[in-house]
Amino acid sequence: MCLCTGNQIYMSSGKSTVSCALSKSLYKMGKLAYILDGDNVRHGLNRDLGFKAEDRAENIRRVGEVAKLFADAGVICIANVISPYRRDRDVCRGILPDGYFIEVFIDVPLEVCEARDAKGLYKLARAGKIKGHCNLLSSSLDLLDDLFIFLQALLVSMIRTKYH
Ligand SMILES: Nc1ncnc2c1ncn2[C@@H]1O[C@H](COP(=O)(O)OS(=O)(=O)O)[C@@H](OP(=O)(O)O)[C@H]1O
Ligand SMILES: Nc1ncnc2c1ncn2[C@@H]1O[C@H](COP(=O)(O)OP(=O)(O)O)[C@@H](O)[C@H]1O
Repeated sequence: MCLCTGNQIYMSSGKSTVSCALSKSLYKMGKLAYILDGDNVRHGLNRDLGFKAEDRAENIRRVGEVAKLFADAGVICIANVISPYRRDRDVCRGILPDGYFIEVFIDVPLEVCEARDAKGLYKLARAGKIKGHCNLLSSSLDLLDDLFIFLQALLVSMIRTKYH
């Protein structure tokens, strides 16, 4: 399982871009993979959850449990979720066998993500029209010191160019 996350800034950081590129690479290597996308999961399995900390925790716990089912079936699960809190990521790490949980941190500055604002969520957050926008809750974010993979913005751009 691979869990894509962001810096202090999460939306539009390039998680989907990286997830798709990884999935294509794995396919070429003959590996079965499935992207468990936060947005999609929140339309079905997790549609009862919002964006306050407890809901994000439950969202990530369920994603981890589903990823474990994929792993049991021999499928690599690319969990494309924000997952801003370390304790939630640690729950997933604990659910999976040792070495199965690979965390990916995408290091992109706020200005860059906000300029992209693919879904217009930054604009809404700045206008106070959505609550719990994690980018504006940076004081409660957990820094990552147990990372497996750290992706610099430049590398994400290269990946995007290659796989677009
Ligand atoms: N506060 C708030 N209000 C409205 N919408 C929001 C909010 N936070 C996140 N999003 C959108 O939800 C997408 C999925 O979020 P996640 O499930 O990955 O978040 S989390 O891991 O539970 O923190 C997430 O997807 P991406 O844009 O792909 O990152 C956002 O589009
Ligand atoms: N390195 C990059 N350079 C330029 N644009 C990018 C880069 N990474 C992502 N994008 C663009 O930014 C937008 C959001 O990217 P996406 O991968 O959907 O982010 P996330 O899944 O984290 O919300 C998309 O339009 C995508 O094409």
